[in-house]
Amino acid sequence: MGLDPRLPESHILLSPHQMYAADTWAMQNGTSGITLMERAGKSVAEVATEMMPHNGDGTIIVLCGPGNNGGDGYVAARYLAEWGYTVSVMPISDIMALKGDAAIMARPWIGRTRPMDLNALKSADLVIDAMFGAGLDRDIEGDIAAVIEAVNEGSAVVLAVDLPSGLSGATGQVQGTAIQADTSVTFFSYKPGHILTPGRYYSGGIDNIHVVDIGISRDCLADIQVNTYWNTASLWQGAVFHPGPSSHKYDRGHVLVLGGREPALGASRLASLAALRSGCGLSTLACPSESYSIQATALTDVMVRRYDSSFGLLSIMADKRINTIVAGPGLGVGEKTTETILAVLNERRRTVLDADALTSLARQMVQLSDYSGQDIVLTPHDGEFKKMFPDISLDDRLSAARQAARQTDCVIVLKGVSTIVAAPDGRASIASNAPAWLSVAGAGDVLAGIIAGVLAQGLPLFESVSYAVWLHGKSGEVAGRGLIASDLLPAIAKSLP
Ligand SMILES: NC(=O)C1=CN([C@@H]2O[C@H](COP(=O)(O)OP(=O)(O)OC[C@H]3O[C@@H](n4cnc5c(N)ncnc54)[C@H](OP(=O)(O)O)[C@@H]3O)[C@@H](O)[C@H]2O)[C@@H](O)CC1
Ligand SMILES: Nc1ncnc2c1ncn2[C@@H]1O[C@H](COP(=O)(O)OP(=O)(O)O)[C@@H](O)[C@H]1O
Ligand SMILES: [K+]
Repeated sequence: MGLDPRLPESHILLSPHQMYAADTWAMQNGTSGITLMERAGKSVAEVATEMMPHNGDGTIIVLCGPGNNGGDGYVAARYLAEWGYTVSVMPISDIMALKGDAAIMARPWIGRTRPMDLNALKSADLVIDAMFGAGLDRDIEGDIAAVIEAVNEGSAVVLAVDLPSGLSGATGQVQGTAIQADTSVTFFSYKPGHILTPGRYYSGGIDNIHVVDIGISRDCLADIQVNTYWNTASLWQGAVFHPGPSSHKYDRGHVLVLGGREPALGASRLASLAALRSGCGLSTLACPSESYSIQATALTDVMVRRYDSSFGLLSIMADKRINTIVAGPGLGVGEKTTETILAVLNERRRTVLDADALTSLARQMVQLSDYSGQDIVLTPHDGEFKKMFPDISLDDRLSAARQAARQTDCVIVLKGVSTIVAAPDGRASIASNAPAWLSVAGAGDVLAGIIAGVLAQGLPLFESVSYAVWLHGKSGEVAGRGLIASDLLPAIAKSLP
């Protein structure tokens, strides 16, 4: 079982560097490295026993690397041997070259140590991958790549220690090649690479990544600038608006969605309805006169207004209770859209810019940082991101989203399998709850509406946007396979925490 997302602070993700700081803190505060490694290795062995037949049958091979990840492997091997399993160690490097804690922990290993044998690896029942963890600092090549390929091709079940070897704990990217684990055991907290994709899949999937307590006190977090989070309830539950018995719809905000012309009239409707479902008090769709009667006929719960110029839009926005704007879904790409967006931004309301708004801004290179200090959320998918930020590589999506947030002074929602929310102050959340079938036409329009509906309720920006992304993923799960975007609307109500 993975980590329970309701546990306090379960949302904290530590990069490999931050994890070193946590280990160091523990060592400076009375827990030796050896003790940490003993606990780490023992917990790996405990998980391994759950992956083996309980009668002790079957063979286990522990692949041990040159650093402390290898040290964890030696400890695990020792416990498994003590508990009666048939276990051998296959070092990938010279044992005599082990240093520090790993060298100390390799010494008590009196079981079988065998030379590299790819066939044996392929036919073992369980392979414990203790080659590289946090210390991976370059691509894997040559003989070690061949070892990884043999494990991946073989029939053994694979348990990764800390991280599958070859996976970057910081980015979730494969460096050269990586172990495809069935289960992973990591220490103290998840790492971003466990939640980001493809790392999550290489680690065995979120339910198969165990986070174990090795005795590092949470007090260490006071000295670590944590800024990366798993997007789960413990991150944002304080930012969910729960209406009191005497609360009024105006306490929950009023969203205005800017609609456009054919052929994408449904996009703005989806956004305006999603906003309402997410708990805002009122939702209005403003659209050009030519589509007014269509939109007004199609919508019952949303108010429909007409506007044919920025001036017309501003007169609708004269109602100061309208506190959140969505621009983009179905708005059309071009100068007119840019002009409309600039008029809206000057009104200084919370604003979600999506789809056509992003493409229009990318064409005109508007400096969003000129609106610094305003609550603006940009929700690009990869294609829109590349158009807006051609100089930022998407190889490392977490860094890319952070860089874009800093550059624009906006919150960036980089959509995808693991949607990232990045704030200009450096905080970022990574979602893991969206099912693959959420990727349907119009799902992004619904997300823009959910974000606005949550933002209208006035709670803190970063947490609210993270919550909205979670709610979108959860609605996809609740709506189930075969969903179309409008199925998400009733599912939002069923997914509210
Ligand atoms: N006491 C503690 O702190 C605790 C730590 N713990 C455990 O320690 C792990 C971190 O240990 P670590 O720092 O020793 O790094 P690790 O992942 O073993 O690898 C480093 C070695 O790999 C090598 N290397 C790197 N990339 C390579 C490549 N592509 N191809 C080939 N070689 C490559 C690199 O070689 P070099 O660069 O020196 O040539 C170096 O020798 C952590 O994940 C957790 O499991 C737990 O026990 C809890 C207590
Ligand atoms: N493989 C996937 N697994 C889960 N969610 C996905 C996947 N691919 C895309 N999504 C989500 O689906 C939504 C698609 O949005 P978008 O690309 O804007 O579509 P549209 O413009 O048609 O509304 C986003 O929220 C994105 O995060
Ligand atoms: K490993």
